Order: sequence, then structure tokens, then C-alpha cells
Amino acid sequence: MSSLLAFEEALTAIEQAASVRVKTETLPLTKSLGRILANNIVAPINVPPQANSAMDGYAIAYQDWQDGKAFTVSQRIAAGQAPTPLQTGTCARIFTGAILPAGADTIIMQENAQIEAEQVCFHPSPQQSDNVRPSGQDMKQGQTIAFAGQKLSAMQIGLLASLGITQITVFTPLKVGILTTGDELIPAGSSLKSGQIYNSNGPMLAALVSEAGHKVTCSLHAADTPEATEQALQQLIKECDVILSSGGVSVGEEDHVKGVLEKLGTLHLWKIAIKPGKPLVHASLEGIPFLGLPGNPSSTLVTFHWFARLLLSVCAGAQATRPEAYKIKAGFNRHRAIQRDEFLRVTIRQGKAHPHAQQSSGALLAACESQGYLHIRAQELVKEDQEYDFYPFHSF
Ligand SMILES: Nc1nc2c(c(=O)[nH]1)N[C@H]1C(S)=C(S)[C@@H](COP(=O)(O)OP(=O)(O)OC[C@H]3O[C@@H](n4cnc5c(N)ncnc54)[C@H](O)[C@@H]3O)O[C@H]1N2
Ligand code: MOO
Repeated sequence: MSSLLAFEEALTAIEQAASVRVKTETLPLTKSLGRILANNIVAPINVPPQANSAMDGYAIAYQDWQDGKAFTVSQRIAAGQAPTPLQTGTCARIFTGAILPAGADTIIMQENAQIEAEQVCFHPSPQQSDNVRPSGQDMKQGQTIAFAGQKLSAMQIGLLASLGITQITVFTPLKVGILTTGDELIPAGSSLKSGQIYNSNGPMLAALVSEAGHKVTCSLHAADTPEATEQALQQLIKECDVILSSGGVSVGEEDHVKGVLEKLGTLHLWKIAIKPGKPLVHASLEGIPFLGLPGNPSSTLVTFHWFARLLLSVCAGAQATRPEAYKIKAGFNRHRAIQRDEFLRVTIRQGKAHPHAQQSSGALLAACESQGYLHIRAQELVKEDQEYDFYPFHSF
């Protein structure tokens, strides 16, 4: 066990060895959802560009206001119109989003206005600057409002549009190659013969890669021979920026991935003190980062979530953020500690984490029936009502 690399050390080593593997391209803003910003963005204008009204009502100069005073309405300003300066002692009828006339500094909402003949009185008394949205309230010209490495969200697309930005420079999508290995595996769609199972990691990995915003450009399957594994890897090296594989990384005679990696490239690390996912392998092949995930489907899932997601983020030019932990009380006791960091698939009930009854790394339904991982560190016992780190699946 002592030869296993600690979880945090492995995460740091994989992150530090990674570098950006993509180029940049300029796209229409409207086509950039989910893409990764290549540069910081500085606001070219104030938003809003001019002070405007937050309410339908009346604009006054606060210094003209007196309790009970009747104001003459000297102009009407709708959104989109250019006002004239406010005549001293008068008010302007104004609508939400309309520009404040020069000289006005306060808006009184129409619900507080009493109209008598051509004049308006206001009650209760306003505060200076009420209902005024000053120029630059949202963003100030020169302010950095988005950062290289951020994945563009719908709200950021709105934000950039409010600055009048139409084109955006982003990183090209990361081209990810997937290799599944194993003689027992056949694709869904054919009927199973004795000894066979369906290949679930291939479709799951492709979906995880897409969900993380990257592009699967090549997905291959290799039989359990060094020749087939080498041939598939040679093809992926030609076509992809990063390669992920599943299976064939443990110690058996049928596990060929690690051996082929040693022949074709440089092995950086193998075997991590985590459960599930122990035989993870990290290597590079002609400069291309490679992560070999263990084949048990829950091991594939856990190692993708923690390690592949991080590696792909860095390679894609994205900010390498770790998922945020929430402290959750355990709803159970465990008196036996293990020597690996464990990621139990758990459900939260009445504010406490309860492990799924099926924690086998070969079982995937248990993950689908759970809400996230409870992180139990190596050597740690679990005591009911003590707090542990919980990572909801949606934060990966
Ligand atoms: N003697 C030892 N045996 C094993 C050890 C060990 O330390 N000593 N480690 C175990 C652990 S932990 C894991 S995890 C697995 C990982 O093995 P591999 O990554 O080499 O994976 P395979 O042997 O190829 O497959 C394991 C398991 O997963 C199934 N599998 C593989 N690929 C897929 C796929 N694409 N879709 C669905 N299921 C897949 C495969 O049929 C096996 O049942 O090794 C342990 N053994
Ligand atoms: O690491 Mo394995 O994934 O424990 O089954």
C-alpha cells in the first residue's frame, strides 16, 4: 500500500504536468455558449451608458422638493428618447429605462404622485437619488468583467451583449480520444454471448467528455493484446489532443495498457490511494497527455470526475477549479479504516449522508441512485454526526 500515491499529491501532479493544448479562434458571441474565453474582457463602455430611471414616475431636482409643493410637468421622456435639461422647479414625466434629464437627480414613482389639473404633488417625501440607475451601475468602462479560462455561461453572453460585443476569442475545442479495452466487451446493439458484457465505459466517457464541454474526435476499442492496444494508441496520438482509456491498467496478464505506454511514451504515475480507482495511470505519448482510467465502471466514473476532468480543463485552456465541498454529517458509523481515500456514493436524507448499500466498483446503478460522493480520508473512521466533505455529482 505504501507505494500508492496520495490522492491530493496525484491531483496536483496531474494538474501541474498539464498545459494548454488548443489554439484560439474568434466566433460570433451568439455561438460561444460553453466555450472557453482565451482573453480577459475589459468593458469598453459604461453599462448603463447614461443615468436612467428605474421606475415609471417623475424626475425632479431634489433641491426643488418641498413638502406639499405642486410641480408643473415640463416634458415627457420615454425610454429611447433624448431629454432636454430640466427646467428649474418643474418635474419631468419619465418611464423606466428613460434617460434622466440634465439637472434631475431623483425619481419619484408614480404611485407616490397625486395629479391635480396640470400639476403633481408627491407624498411621501423622496430621498435624494431615489430610483436613479447611475451610469456604470452595472459595469464601468475599463473594468475587467470576464477572465481568460472562464467557460462562457448564458448570463455572461447577456453581459457581453450589454457591452455591445459581437465577436469573442475563445479556445478551439479540445479533441479528446477515447480507448476502451477488453475482450469481453461488445457494443450495445449486438446479443451477448457467454462471457461477454456490454461496453458501458465507452458511451459513459464520451458523455462525460461532452458534458465537460470538450469534443470526442475518436473513440476506439482494443482487444486485450499489446498489438491491438498499440495500434489504437498510435491512431489516437495522430488525431487527438488528449487521450483517455478505460481498463487494462491493473496487474493481470491481460492488462496491456501500462506496458504499451512504457514502450510508446513516458509513464508519470500509476496507482493512487483512492477507492474506487486505484490503478489510475498517467503518462504522455509523444507529448500528448494520457490518462488510463481503471475499467470497473464506478472506478472510471470517480477517476474521470476527479482526475480526467481536471486534466481536460487545463488542456482546454479552462480555469482548473476543483469542485466545492459541502460539510455534511454522516448518518452512519464505520469502525474500520482503510488505507485509501474513499469516495462513497451517498444520498442525503434529513441532512445526513447515507451510503448506498452497493459500493462495488463494478456497480453503476448505485451511483445513479446516489446524489454525490462522501469523501472519507485514508485511515479515517466514520462517526455518525461528524462532518465530512460531500461533493454533489452536479458540481463535477
Ligand atoms: N490482483 C489484483 N487484481 C486487481 C487489482 C489489484 O490491485 N490486484 N485491482 C483491482 C482494482 S481496484 C480495479 S479498479 C481493477 C481495474 O482493472 P483494469 O483497469 O485493469 O480493468 P479491467 O481488468 O480491464 O476491467 C475491470 C472490470 O471492469 C470491466 N470493464 C472494463 N472495461 C469496461 C467497459 N468499457 N465497460 C464496462 N465494463 C468494463 C471489466 O469487464 C472488469 O470486470 O482491477 C482489479 N484487479
Ligand atoms: O480501485 Mo478499484 O476501483 O477499488 O475497484
